[in-house]
Amino acid sequence: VDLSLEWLGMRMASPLYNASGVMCRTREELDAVAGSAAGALITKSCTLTPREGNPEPRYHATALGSINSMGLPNEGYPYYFDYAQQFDYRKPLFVSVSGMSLEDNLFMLADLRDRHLPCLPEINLSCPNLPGKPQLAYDFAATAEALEKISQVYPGAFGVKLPPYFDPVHFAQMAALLNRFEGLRFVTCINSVGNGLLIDLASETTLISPKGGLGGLGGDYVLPTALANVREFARLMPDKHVIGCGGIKSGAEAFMHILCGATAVQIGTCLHEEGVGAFARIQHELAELMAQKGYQCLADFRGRLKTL
Ligand SMILES: O=C(O)c1[nH]c(=O)[nH]c(=O)c1Cl
Repeated sequence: VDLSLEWLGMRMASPLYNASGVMCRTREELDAVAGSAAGALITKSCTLTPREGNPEPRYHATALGSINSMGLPNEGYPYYFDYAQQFDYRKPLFVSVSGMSLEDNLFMLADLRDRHLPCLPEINLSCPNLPGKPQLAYDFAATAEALEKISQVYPGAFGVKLPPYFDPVHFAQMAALLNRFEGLRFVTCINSVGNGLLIDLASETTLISPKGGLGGLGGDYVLPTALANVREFARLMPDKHVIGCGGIKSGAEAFMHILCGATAVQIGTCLHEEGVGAFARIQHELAELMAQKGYQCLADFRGRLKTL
């Protein structure tokens, strides 16, 4: 069974890598992912200046997944761009960029452009955890304006991290918008399902502190929504790649994301809870499943979901 893939001029030995935000804030964490069975790695979304993030507790895992309101804690963009400068590129590296404003995003992307590095930017349009700031990608006009300006500043291939959508009209509107940008070569679906609320029954208290306990959901909670977003955007944007993210904890969910059309898949909650050993385990399970089904490679089943 062959798990390798090639896309946008990059080769990956495995379709699995980390979701931005998990196991990628420090160079030690990034090196751990780079040294694991992961096929690629991506950095924590970065801002112009370092950020502490939201008050703790700001992450909590349950049997069904996770809730987080980290608040974009990161070391500031030079830290990650310097990591990308010294990286050996034995596997692809992506840098996640999440400026607090369009100007910040343009400033960081111009810096990245001028470094002429092999890494690709994944522009985060969907952080749900900045008090008072809505997720940009739920404002279609603002997203169009941002992508116009980004395309003028950044000539290379880039991708965007999208929030989940829940209505076919929105899938169609967003795909039509994104299809206008040739430099936009991939979308990562989905970011956490924003502003959920989890409660500790015994203490009658929220599990996390920020925003009265509201946070982005990951894990089993979001698998159906993630699969729907991957399948819809893969169908509506046939010339772009869709990276699947959301609810992957075994070979089965990785297989489902690829069946929906994902080129590659990112692991968030499961990686946070299990550690980098999750990559080898999930990869083995995916290979087993493919072998059982008689598939030799990912292209044998990618995007081949059947409907009734
Ligand atoms: O709170 C966060 O740092 C965070 N948390 C998420 O679940 N998605 C994001 O894009 C970000 Cl930026």
